[in-house]
Amino acid sequence: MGPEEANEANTLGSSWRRVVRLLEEDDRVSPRQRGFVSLAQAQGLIGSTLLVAVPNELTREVLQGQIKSALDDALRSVFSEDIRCAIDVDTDMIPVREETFEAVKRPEIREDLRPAPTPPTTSQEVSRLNPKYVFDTFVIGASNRFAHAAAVAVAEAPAKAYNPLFIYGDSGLGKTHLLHAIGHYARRLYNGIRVRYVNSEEFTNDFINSIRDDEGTSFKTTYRNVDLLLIDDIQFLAGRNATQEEFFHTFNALHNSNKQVVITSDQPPKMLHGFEDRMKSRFEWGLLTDIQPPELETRIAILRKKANNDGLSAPDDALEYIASRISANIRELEGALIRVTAFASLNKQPVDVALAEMVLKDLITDDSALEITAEQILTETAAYFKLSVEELNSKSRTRTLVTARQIAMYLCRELTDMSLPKIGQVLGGRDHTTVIHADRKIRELMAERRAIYNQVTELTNKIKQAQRGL
Ligand SMILES: Nc1ncnc2c1ncn2[C@@H]1O[C@H](COP(=O)(O)OP(=O)(O)OP(=O)(O)O)[C@@H](O)[C@H]1O
Repeated sequence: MGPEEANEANTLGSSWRRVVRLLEEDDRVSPRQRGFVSLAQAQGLIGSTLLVAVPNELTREVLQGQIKSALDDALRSVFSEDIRCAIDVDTDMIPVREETFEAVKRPEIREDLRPAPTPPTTSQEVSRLNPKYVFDTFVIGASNRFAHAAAVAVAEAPAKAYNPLFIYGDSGLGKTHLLHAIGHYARRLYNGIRVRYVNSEEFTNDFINSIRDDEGTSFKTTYRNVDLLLIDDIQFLAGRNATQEEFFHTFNALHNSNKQVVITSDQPPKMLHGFEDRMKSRFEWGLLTDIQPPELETRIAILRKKANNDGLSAPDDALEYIASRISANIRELEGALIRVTAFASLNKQPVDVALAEMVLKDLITDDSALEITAEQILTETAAYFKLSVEELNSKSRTRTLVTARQIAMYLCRELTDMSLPKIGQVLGGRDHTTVIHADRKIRELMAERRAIYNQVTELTNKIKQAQRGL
């Protein structure tokens, strides 16, 4: 920045601070709204238009809607002319400084969200939320902008903004990521908020187990004493009438007591089969938002962020190449990046376009129409390692079996939309943490041991070929 620009920036900064001070003294602006004002930053003045960046849609709504006239007056008084405010949502501003959270956070927003009388089982709840799935690591593009904004709004003002929030879209497009991010962000904003994340299979299992053990009492306690219920992949409740009935009551109980519910699904409510109409209509009470497959630019940005976060080094043109080859599913996009960087590491070579081309050539990537199932993965994996499916699912821990089982888990993660508990369940009733461990282990081994890398690649292609009936 040259001295003149620095000067300009300083002047703008101090003018904006005066605007903020005026708003702080203005009776028309509530303490809660002042919190939002403090999140905004002036970026530049072009003619009589002031560019202002804010971290989310909710802040924009407050500035442009709720306090517009107070803001216009403050701008006029500081700049001595009518200034138009152009507000841009820049999510890279999240997370904001801690003291700003203090300013934004309740009691004005939700006075009733106080720490639970007995502290929640924090460690268990935290472990249920994947630490990687936060707003910070979520890349925003046209395909998911609205869903992201709604998710931020719900985390900031649970049961105030939209209730329920219903997010739908195809597999691997970031619904689970957003759900976890809501949980994390709400926990940062509201000390002691009781958040429960669950996918609908776990919900079903909890319900069945509690009926068996104590006639449903523990289930009610678990699911009704929460402030924020995040329920993933609701479509799996299709046709399960008793569980649906229970969900219906849980939903009503939470909604009536002003608690937030967020639901994800692969279909919009109207298209959900095997659900009663009263249930579908409730899903539409709040806000419906979809997530579409990301455009090329967003796919590149996702890969770039992923590479940065995981310390993988890959130049932009190689990332662009990978993003151009895989378009339908972000989980597969990430899988391709892992394979390319693993191959480079095995060969002690830097990643470049030629290498990415070679690795992806070995991998059948034109598979948007393929619906791979866990059964196929288990059958092919067992055959590949000359084992039986029973052995794969058994408790035996010989070296070959452990590796084969971990590869099967890794491939279930990459090639299907199954949840972690479900993968654990089909592989001999194992815990979801075992699946997380296997996934991490195979990623590491692929970068360290050529044999493992080759096995995973060959097996993936065999599974895809078998699926296509080749
Ligand atoms: N916009 C995004 N920015 C960064 N990463 C993303 C984004 N969208 C998805 N991902 C990543 O892609 C992977 C798949 O996303 P996720 O599991 O949330 O999909 P999903 O829509 O819930 O799929 P499913 O319906 O199969 O459960 C995750 O690792 C997630 O972090």
